[in-house]
Amino acid sequence: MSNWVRAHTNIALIKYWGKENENVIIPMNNSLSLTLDAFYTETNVTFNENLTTDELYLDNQIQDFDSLLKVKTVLDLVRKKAGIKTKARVDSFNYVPTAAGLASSASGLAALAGSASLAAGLNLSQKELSTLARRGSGSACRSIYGGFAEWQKGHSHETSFAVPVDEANWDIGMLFIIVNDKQKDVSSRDGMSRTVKTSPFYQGWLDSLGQDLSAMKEAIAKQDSHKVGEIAERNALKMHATTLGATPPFTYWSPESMRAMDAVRKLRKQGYSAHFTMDAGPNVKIICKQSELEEIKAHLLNDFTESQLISAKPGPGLQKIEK
Ligand SMILES: O=C(O)C[C@@](O)(CF)CCOP(=O)(O)OP(=O)(O)O
Repeated sequence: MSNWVRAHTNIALIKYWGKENENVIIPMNNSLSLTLDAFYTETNVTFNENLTTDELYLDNQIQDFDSLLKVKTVLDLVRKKAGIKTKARVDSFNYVPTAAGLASSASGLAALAGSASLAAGLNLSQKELSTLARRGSGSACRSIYGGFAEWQKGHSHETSFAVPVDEANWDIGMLFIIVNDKQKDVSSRDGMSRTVKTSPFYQGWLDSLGQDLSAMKEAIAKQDSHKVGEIAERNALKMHATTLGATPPFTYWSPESMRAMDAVRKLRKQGYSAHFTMDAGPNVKIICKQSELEEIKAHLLNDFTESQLISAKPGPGLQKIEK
């Protein structure tokens, strides 16, 4: 029985950066993202009476216990809903350029939620799938939907899930500048926890989010990709500022990240609608018009290699596939 599903990566334009409840992953604030076509995960789950423990194969390589923790959280919730105790085998393939160093937990955990619930014979709604994926990794709850999605924070497991905002069938795209850095980043989970607990800038970040979110939804409704980018860049800079005030302080920015951010500012001076966002890593993601993407890429080839530049368009939500 094949339960193959595909889920795509999403990039937050209004960031999730801090949990109100770490146990069931309730965020401090609503966030909003764009699901992309370029990066996705395909996953198949089978429950098997002969297994004594859950197994995760990632790109055909069996994974160790630690990488299984988020997977087990989702599988345990599915088993509880289905009233079964059977262990499962999870086969997952990440279609994310290996050099990218891009976090695939969002697409991975969303695909897991979809396939595991199918394999257990559950017929979950998109809202229930989003709630389930959230327990694997917060941002995964937004990958259930294509285009723009908003994660409504809620106040409990059942009330914290994403909703679709707009299908993004208009002139917006993203261009990734992949900055290959050796430094070990602080994981998003650890980074946001440390920031919430110790950064004096955290409250200022939180206080500014309501305005960012309503301005972002207005810009999306007007299909104004320049405004979307402007708000997203300001929001990302504020998020990253909080890490500098943490104890101990940290930053995801590398010298190469700064060079990429400068290149984006230069593009704006040349008249392009280009803004950037960044997550828990050194890569820089440009938000631009799809119609200007190739021209922007050509300009960036003066400063970066072809393999460092990956273009992406808005992508679909969770899909069942034949494999
Ligand atoms: O995606 C965003 O809104 C912003 C971030 O990417 C910025 F880094 C955080 C994603 O955090 P995630 O990996 O979902 O954390 P988990 O719930 O602890 O697993």
